[in-house]
Amino acid sequence: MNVLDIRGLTKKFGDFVAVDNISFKVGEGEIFGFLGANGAGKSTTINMICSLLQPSGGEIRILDRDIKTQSRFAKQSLGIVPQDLAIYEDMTAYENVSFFAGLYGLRGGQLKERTEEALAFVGLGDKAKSFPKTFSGGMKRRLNIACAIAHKPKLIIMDEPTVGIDPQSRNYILASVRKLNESGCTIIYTSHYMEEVEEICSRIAIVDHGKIIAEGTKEQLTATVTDVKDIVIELKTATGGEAERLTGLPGVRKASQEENVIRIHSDASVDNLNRILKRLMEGDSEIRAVEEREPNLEMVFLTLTGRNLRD
Ligand SMILES: Nc1ncnc2c1ncn2[C@@H]1O[C@H](COP(=O)(O)OP(=O)(O)OP(=O)(O)O)[C@@H](O)[C@H]1O
Repeated sequence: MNVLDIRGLTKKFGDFVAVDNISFKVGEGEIFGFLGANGAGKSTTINMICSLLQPSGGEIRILDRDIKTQSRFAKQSLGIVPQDLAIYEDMTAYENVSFFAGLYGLRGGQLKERTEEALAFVGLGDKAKSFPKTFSGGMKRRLNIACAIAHKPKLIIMDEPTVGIDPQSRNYILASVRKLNESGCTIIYTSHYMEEVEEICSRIAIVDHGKIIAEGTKEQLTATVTDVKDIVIELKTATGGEAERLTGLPGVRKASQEENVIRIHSDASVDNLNRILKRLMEGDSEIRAVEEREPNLEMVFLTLTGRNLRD
């Protein structure tokens, strides 16, 4: 059975179409990645699935029931980890989780048990009596997750849960996602970090300008980029503008630069590495390392849209 089935979903804000007639299905046990640049329409889609926003058109079914007519069932089946933290600073960690679990209908001994279980799950068992204002950003994000899982939903939606946190908390959150999945939850995970999506998702939809422009496993998606290669060149020092000097060279589709690292998106069939290096050295650049990258999701995105995910 599909845990989520979305058909022709659309959201307009005035004349602006933020989500444009998208359809996709998520099966039981999947970690489904929703990958797109800022403003692609990820949060708008998620807010409609959570009934926080009214769609302009289309249908959303959770476990084969329409969320419009079966709103109580939909609410109980869903756990949402919102992008903006939804926790109360003046309530303890325990009170926060217990409050949200109570909203989902848990009471008495079960409420206490599930609250403790959820806090332990995110590694905050010993912080039950602490207030979130004393927490690091990563701990707050973990508390946010505990609030969403205490009622044991079938489907958990995480909207960019790793934005702005330290690498250790990030790894903790990614490990929690895997553990939740192993315990039987289906997960939708949105991110604009390609590496995260590549690492944990069983299937991925790439979203751009409100549309799904590609969908499949990582292997299926990367197999579509056969005609391009990515060359990454690390310079010893950079003055800026080095990438610009490479545009126009044979085969170079796009050259971008972040500090002393240049990334060149190029036709695979053109043997242009020597010319690229020569052009850089003509400008007195000293080269530290050169690497040709295996196809990845960033290359899929760039090939389909002509832009980097984080342009
Ligand atoms: N309430 C609103 N009124 C008008 N425009 C909106 C509203 N909410 C979102 N938008 C616009 O819809 C588009 C999609 O936004 P959305 O937040 O869904 O993107 P996103 O993919 O989640 O990006 P981000 O990673 O920045 O959250 C953006 O252009 C945004 O400015």
